[in-house]
Amino acid sequence: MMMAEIWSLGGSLQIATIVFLWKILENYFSGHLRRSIISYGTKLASLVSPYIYIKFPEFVGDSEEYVGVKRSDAYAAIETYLSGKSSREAKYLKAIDVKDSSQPVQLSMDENEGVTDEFEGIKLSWVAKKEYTITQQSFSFNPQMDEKRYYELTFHKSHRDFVNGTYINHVIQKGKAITVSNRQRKLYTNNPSQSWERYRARKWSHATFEHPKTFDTLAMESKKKLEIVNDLENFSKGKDYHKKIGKAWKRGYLLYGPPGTGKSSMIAAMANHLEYDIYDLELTTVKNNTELRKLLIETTGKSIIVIEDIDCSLDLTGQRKKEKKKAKDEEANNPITKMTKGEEDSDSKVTLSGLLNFTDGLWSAIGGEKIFVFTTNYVERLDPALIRRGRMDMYIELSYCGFEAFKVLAKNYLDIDSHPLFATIGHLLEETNITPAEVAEKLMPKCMNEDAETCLKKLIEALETAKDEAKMKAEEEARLKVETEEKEKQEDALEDVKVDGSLAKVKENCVGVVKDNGATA
Ligand SMILES: Nc1ncnc2c1ncn2[C@@H]1O[C@H](COP(=O)(O)OP(=O)(O)OP(=O)(O)O)[C@@H](O)[C@H]1O
Ligand SMILES: [Mg+2]
Repeated sequence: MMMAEIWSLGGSLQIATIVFLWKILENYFSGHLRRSIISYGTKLASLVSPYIYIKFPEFVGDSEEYVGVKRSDAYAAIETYLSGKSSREAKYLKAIDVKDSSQPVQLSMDENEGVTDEFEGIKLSWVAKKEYTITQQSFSFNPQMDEKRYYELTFHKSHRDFVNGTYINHVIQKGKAITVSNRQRKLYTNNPSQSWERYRARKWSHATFEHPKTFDTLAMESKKKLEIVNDLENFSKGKDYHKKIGKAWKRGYLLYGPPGTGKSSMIAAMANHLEYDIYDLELTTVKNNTELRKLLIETTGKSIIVIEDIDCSLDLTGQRKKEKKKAKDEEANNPITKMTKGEEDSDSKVTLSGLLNFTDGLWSAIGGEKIFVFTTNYVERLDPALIRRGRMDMYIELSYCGFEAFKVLAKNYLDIDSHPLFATIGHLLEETNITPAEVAEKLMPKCMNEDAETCLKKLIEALETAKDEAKMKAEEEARLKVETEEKEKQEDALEDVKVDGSLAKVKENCVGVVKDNGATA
């Protein structure tokens, strides 16, 4: 019994020793020796093979810009570029979630699948691969295997320069462009600076930008619309042009006109046309010029930076400055306000020059192409420095609804291109100032049984009312004008009488003096 136990223990020890030695050999072979064999094998193969292989790893290591590992931009762009081909050619595919994309998933080829690409007559092959490395360096019975994915590009060595110089650039640019066109666009708004310091609080908050307005549904003169669309397109394609002339790749538009004429709608149409994000900058929450610059630094390229109602946002206009100065002077002379003065200056410190630096200075050129849009209802109130030529590249007036604009709205809301009532509406629009917003409101059917004709009649009614009101207003203004002129005339006459009376008195006195003098004499 005793012998049997010793024998059995010896047997177990022998087995353990064999397993131990086997593991050492396995580690050794899977590590150094295997790597050496592969390395020499590859070198040998490259001597005879006419092909070149380039590896694009999924993750890249530490660099000055970031700590840890980061998913390679090139890998992501290649994945997107190959996605279309993969879904057509590969048999084994994987569906991956893409952040901020309008597509629910992106299909890409699974490991060891390959596709061929042809560019400018040259054939190239792409294979999705995965390699395993042992991350645990010390000896272990359970070495940790690390998976590393990469794309391998294979091509004939005669195309080396072409691939390095042109093809890879093409793939990455195209991949990025597809990502941009698939991405969900964002509408940003700036957070008040008090919350910037909070954990993970960002300077800008965003929501998905989903405004449906396009230039097709924007009611305005077609010639003007075309001019704006062409200007936007030339700008978005103008990278090389701006570089050539040494101008920052940015453009400024000032949209002005009465409320409800489509200024905000135009900004949405611009963003949709160019597929840009929107940064809606609320200037009143920005404390000073430094904060303004920080906000600008955090904006990305392909974006429209909007400041709405610029005349109200800040004390930027000459006129308002004067008004404020007058108010301040009055305040300074008031003994009660004099006492509280100096407690707290609630004025915003964002100045006109700060804003001009924001749109014009060195900082405005960072991060790619940008469009600045200012809107105002009162263009005449703005400081000339803000609207001088060159600062704003285009001045766009959004005005009252004309016949052409009405036709766009009728198409949008009622789906009609013509109607016998159009002629009456055309005449009335010439005689009345009505905004596109008011027209749109009348054309929107309020219930199911309201047809196009009912809506057009409602509009005619509104136009006639507006015309009558305008007539009455004009008559009232004319009456007031006449009254004021009459009053002024009467006052002048009274003044003349007074002056004449005084003169007569003076004359009388003078005659008296002469008479007296004469008498004395
Ligand atoms: N030119 C237009 N074309 C199409 N729709 C318009 C136009 N102008 C106004 N509208 C409609 O009227 C509404 C108000 O328009 P919008 O907000 O663009 O005017 P706004 O000029 O920005 O006004 P505000 O000066 O008050 O900001 C929108 O719902 C829009 O659909
Ligand atoms: Mg608006």
